[in-house]
Amino acid sequence: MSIRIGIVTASDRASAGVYEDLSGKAIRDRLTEYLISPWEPVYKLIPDDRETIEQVLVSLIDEENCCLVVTTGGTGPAPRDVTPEATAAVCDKILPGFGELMRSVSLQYVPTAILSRQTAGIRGNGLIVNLPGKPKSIRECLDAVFPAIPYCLDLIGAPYLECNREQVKVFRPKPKS
Ligand SMILES: Nc1ncnc2c1ncn2[C@@H]1O[C@H](COP(=O)(O)OP(=O)(O)OP(=O)(O)O)[C@@H](O)[C@H]1O
Ligand SMILES: Nc1nc2c(c(=O)[nH]1)N[C@H]1C(S)=C(S)[C@@H](COP(=O)(O)O)O[C@H]1N2
Repeated sequence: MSIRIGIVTASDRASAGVYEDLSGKAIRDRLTEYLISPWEPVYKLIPDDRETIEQVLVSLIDEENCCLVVTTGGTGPAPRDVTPEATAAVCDKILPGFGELMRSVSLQYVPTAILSRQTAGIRGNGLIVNLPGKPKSIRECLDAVFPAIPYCLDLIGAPYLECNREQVKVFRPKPKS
């Protein structure tokens, strides 16, 4: 099975062309550093609109066969920040540990880390992970949670991810059988 990973930037201004989407690019670059397995990004740049975000998340997992979808933006308290709600609405299970760990690690960098409501969850055979919108937050957050992602994908019947040990220390409690 080919490995497809969704990258979703939810930003009113980046999607309108006011600024370049550096955060989506940062996700792609960091995943490229982590992964040895061949993979293909499926990229979407959309406004902070809940219905649009939900449709894109569903389509990436159910139709585009993405085993992992990483979102950026729309996790804060502002009225247009609705990515966590859209994520929760399309997931069968929520994994609160992702948000808890990312907020805790992010406090080393910014006191406003607690403003992010970022979460993660499972839809079918896919995992959705929310990251904040700021480009610099991508590496700060992804490095914290990525070590648990390959095993999470193993547990939900998604493809096996081979990763570069120089870049990320992936933890799998049970070896591949
Ligand atoms: N995808 C992105 N690419 C580049 N810079 C970004 C991106 N998202 C956010 N930023 C930067 O981080 C700042 C704060 O991000 P935040 O997510 O709060 O934006 P926002 O004010 O909600 O607006 P928008 O939804 O239009 O991005 C932005 O002003 C911008 O400078
Ligand atoms: N690691 C990290 N987490 C972070 C930040 C950051 O710069 N680095 N920014 C915070 C800020 S200022 C906000 S408002 C929230 C929500 O950001 P979002 O609405 O762009 O998703 O994420 C927070 N989490």
